[in-house]
Amino acid sequence: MAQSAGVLSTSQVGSFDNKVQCPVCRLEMAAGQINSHLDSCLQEKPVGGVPGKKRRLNPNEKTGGIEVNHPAVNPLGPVGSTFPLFNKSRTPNGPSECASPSSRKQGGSVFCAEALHSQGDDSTCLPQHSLSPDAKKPNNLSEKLDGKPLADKMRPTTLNNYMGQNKVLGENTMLRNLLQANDIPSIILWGPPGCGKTTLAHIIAKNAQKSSSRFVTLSATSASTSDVREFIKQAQNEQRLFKRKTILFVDEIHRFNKMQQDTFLPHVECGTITLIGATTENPSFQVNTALLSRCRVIVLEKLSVEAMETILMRAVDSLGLKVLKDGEQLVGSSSDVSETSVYVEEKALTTLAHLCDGDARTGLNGLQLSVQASLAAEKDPIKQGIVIKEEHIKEGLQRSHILYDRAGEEHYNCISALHKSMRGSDKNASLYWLGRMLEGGEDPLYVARRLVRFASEDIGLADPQALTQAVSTYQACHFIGMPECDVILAQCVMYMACAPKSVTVYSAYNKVKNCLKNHKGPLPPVPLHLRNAPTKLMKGLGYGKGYKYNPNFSEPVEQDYMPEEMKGVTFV
Ligand SMILES: Nc1ncnc2c1ncn2[C@@H]1O[C@H](COP(=O)(O)OP(=O)(O)OP(=O)(O)O)[C@@H](O)[C@H]1O
Repeated sequence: MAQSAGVLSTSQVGSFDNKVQCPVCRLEMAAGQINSHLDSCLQEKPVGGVPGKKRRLNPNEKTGGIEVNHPAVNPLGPVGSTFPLFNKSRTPNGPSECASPSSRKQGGSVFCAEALHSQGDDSTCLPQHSLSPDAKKPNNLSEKLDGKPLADKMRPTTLNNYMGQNKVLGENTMLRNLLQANDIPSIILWGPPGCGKTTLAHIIAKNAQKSSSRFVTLSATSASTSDVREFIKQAQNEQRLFKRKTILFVDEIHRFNKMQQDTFLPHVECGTITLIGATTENPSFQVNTALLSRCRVIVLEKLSVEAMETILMRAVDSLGLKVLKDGEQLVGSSSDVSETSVYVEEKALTTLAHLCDGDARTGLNGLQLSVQASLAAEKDPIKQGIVIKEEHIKEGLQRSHILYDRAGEEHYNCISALHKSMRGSDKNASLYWLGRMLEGGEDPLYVARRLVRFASEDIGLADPQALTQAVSTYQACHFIGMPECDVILAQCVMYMACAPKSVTVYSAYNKVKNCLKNHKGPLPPVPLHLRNAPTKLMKGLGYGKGYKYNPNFSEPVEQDYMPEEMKGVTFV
């Protein structure tokens, strides 16, 4: 008898004595009954409304919870998208949200069941005014700029358009080879915002479709522990029933608490799920050591100016803008300038590539904003054409282009650079790092506290005045606040950089700490002669007996101050 779409082979369901769970209604039953049950179950629960009509799930939606990408080769055809996990309804939120009966909200997380469409490159996330050749072509620039942010529209879905990151993705690198072989291990992608972590995960998702793996995304900001458990159950079912691997992408994995991270452990270990985590935070502090040891950490860097220029040029081409080379002038009149003649100065693009500090999202969205602002400002674009200049770009990126994460990695990197520059007596570098922190929005009192520490740790007795300077700086910053206190901090930083250095006290005290830490057995008692004897009883017990009060002696006093067993030990 021919098998129907929903039928599993005996080898798929295992022995007839085993209990299996129906992937559609979740009823437990003997393995021998699953095939006939599936047939009827499928008929009772048709998939997501209109048969054969695939609705797009926007892979960039960060609405939280779980998103599922079912490969086209789902052995159960549409069954995959009717898993109970995915088939409760939620209120439609608009055209780009998962709003069909096959999506649901649970415990603050949104579960979407629709398959990701599998179109050609760069079309994955272009639901409305797509720049994709397949989609309905928007006919003018404002339409192209409408809808989703340009950065999302431009998200590459193949490695060919994935720029930079050559250290980890260049020719013959381990990751590229694994990607090409479709053999992805569990990885943590660590890098600054907008460097391409999510994009890389989407490229892996696309590859997963080819190998019929299931790709699921989970947002660490909104998924609860029970969501994670439910997800794992699904992954186990997929593995058990269909021998299908699940690749799980967890954005901002550092936001998962320890318990949630622990929940993944055994399943990553045994291969039920391949985990791809993305984080902007140093995983050594933010990801469980146990989980970390089961994943490879891939460090992505800020995109280089060259990579940014290529990314911007690709966007310029997609939008149909024309580039005005340096020195080139737009000599236009109504006759040679058409409706679509929007020009962007090459210099403006270069400036943008520099200003966005390796963050492609900032770069692309900055370009979008500048174009939109120029279009809106131009009263008669048909007549004159529009030129996007450097100043438009700068205006578009109005906020401080210094991307500084006060709570995260960059905060520690910069303070460390400042401390080391002062230690190395490099005035210029010290001021530079101070500027990076303050202009990026760092709390001046935090910097001042670090200067107090520096005054003692690195200058110490070589110039005891440094400590006074640092404490005064702290107080002055406290009185005055930003922005006026910047110069106070700069003055103190210069003082510290120029001061003579000595770590005698610092290293001596470290030796004391080590000595105490490594001491075996009970700590030696304080010698009786060094003890105070405020009461008769204590005096009677010998407290203070034999103590030589130094001011009473004109000659040097011979007296032991260390405990008996520590005699002769020195730290300085
Ligand atoms: N390496 C790259 N090549 C081409 N485009 C890129 C690259 N990296 C990022 N982009 C573009 O920048 C946008 C944002 O990138 P992405 O979402 O991958 O950043 P991210 O590292 O995940 O950032 P975040 O940590 O803020 O989530 C993408 O939609 C894409 O258009």
